Amino acid sequence: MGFFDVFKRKKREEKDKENIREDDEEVIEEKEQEETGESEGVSDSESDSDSESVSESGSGSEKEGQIKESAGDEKDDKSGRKEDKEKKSGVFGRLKKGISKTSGRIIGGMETIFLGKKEIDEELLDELEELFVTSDIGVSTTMKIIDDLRNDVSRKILKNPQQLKNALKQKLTEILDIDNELVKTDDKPYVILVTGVNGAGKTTSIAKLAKMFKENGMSVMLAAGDTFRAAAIEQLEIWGERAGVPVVKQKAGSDSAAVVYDAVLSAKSKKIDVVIADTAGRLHTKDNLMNELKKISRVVKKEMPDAPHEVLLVLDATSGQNAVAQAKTFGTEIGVTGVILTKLDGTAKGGVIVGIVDEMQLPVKFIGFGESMDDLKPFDAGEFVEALFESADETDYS
Ligand SMILES: Nc1nc2c(ncn2[C@@H]2O[C@H](COP(=O)(O)OP(=O)(O)OP(=O)(O)O)[C@@H](O)[C@H]2O)c(=O)[nH]1
Repeated sequence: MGFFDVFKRKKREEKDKENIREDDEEVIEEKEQEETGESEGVSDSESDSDSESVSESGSGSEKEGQIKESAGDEKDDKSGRKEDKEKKSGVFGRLKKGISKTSGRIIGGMETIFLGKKEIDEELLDELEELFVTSDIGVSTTMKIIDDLRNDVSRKILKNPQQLKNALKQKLTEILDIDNELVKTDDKPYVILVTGVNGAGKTTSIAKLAKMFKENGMSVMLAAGDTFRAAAIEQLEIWGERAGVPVVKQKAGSDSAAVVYDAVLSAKSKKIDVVIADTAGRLHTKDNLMNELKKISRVVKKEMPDAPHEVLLVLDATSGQNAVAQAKTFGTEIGVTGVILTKLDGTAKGGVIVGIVDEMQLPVKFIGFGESMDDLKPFDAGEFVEALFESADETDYS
C-alpha cells in the first residue's frame, strides 16, 4: 500500500468504525432485549426463565403489564443513550460537536430567518446574504452563492425555504470539494514544510500529523526549523517525545534551512518515511520570513528536487477574515500546497473555510477541531457539510 492510499484507507476505516460501532450497539441492544424478553419473536414458552420470575412475584397479566411498561421506558432510555453515545463518540461525532458554534451561526441563523416564511422573497435573500457575510464566508463568495440561489428562485427551481436549505447544502459541498489529496511522489522521505503565523497551531498540528502517520505504520522525523525562538525548539522536542518520533534540531539562531536539510539527509539514510518541518511564524520583517521559507525549499531541493512535497499553511479559524489575508500572503509568496485549518472547535467563524477555498482555490487538507492529539483529520467536504447541518439539527437554539 502506498503512502497516499493511507489517507483513503483512513477515511474508509473511520467510516467502517462508525458502522461497526452502530452494529455493536445494535447487537448489545438485541442482547439486552433478549435478556428482558423484549425481543420480537421470543414467545413466553421460549423465555422460560423470564416467565418464571414473573409468576414468582405477582399475578401474570398485571406483572407483565408492569414489566412491559418498564421495559418500554428502559428501551427509550437505551435508544436515548445510544443516540447520545453516537453524538459524542467517533470522529464524526467529535467533528459535529467541534463545529457546533459555526453550525449555530450559519445554519441556526438561517433557520431563524426562515421562521414563519413559506416563500422565498427578496427580503429573505437579503437577510441570508447579510448572515453569510457576518459568518466569515467572505463577501465575494457570499455574492456568488446568493446570485446562484436567486437565479434558481427566479427559474422556479427553488420554491420554498426547505428547498433553499437543500440547495445551500449542495452549493457549499460543491465549493469545498476541490482536489485535496496529498501531492503524489515516489520519493522517500516525503517532506512536509509547515508554515503559518505564531500561535496558529503549527506545533500542535505537526504533533497530530506525526501521530496520524505513525498510526498508519509510517516512520516520522521532525525538524525544528523555527530557530527564531528557543521555546519553539523545546516545544517541538516535547511534542516529538509525546508522539514517539525523533526531532532534528540545532541551537536557537542557527540557519533553519540547514536544520531541515540535515533532517532530510538523516531521514534518507535511516529510510524514514516522512519528515515534517516546523518553520518560524515570525521574523523581524515579513520579507525576512518569506525569504527564509523560500530558502528552506531551495536548500532541500538540492538533495531532493521535488521536495518539499507539501507546503502546508496552518490557519487559525478563530481569526476569521484574517486567515484569508494570511492565505493570500503566504499562498502567493511561497507556493503553499494546502491548508491546515485549526481551532474550528472554539469559534463561530468556521465559515471562513468556504472563503479560503473559493477565493484562493487553496485546498484544505486537514482540519483541527480540538486540543487532543486525535482532533485532526483529513478534510472531506461532504462529511464537513453534513456535520455542519446535522450539528444544527441537534442543537436547541431556543
Ligand atoms: N481548541 C483548539 N486549540 C488548538 C487547536 N490547535 C492548536 N490549538 C492550541 O493553540 C495554541 C497554540 O498552538 P501551537 O501549536 O503552540 O501554535 P504555533 O503556531 O506552533 O505557535 P508558536 O509556538 O507560538 O509558533 C495551543 O494552546 C494549542 O493547544 C485546535 O484545533 N483546537
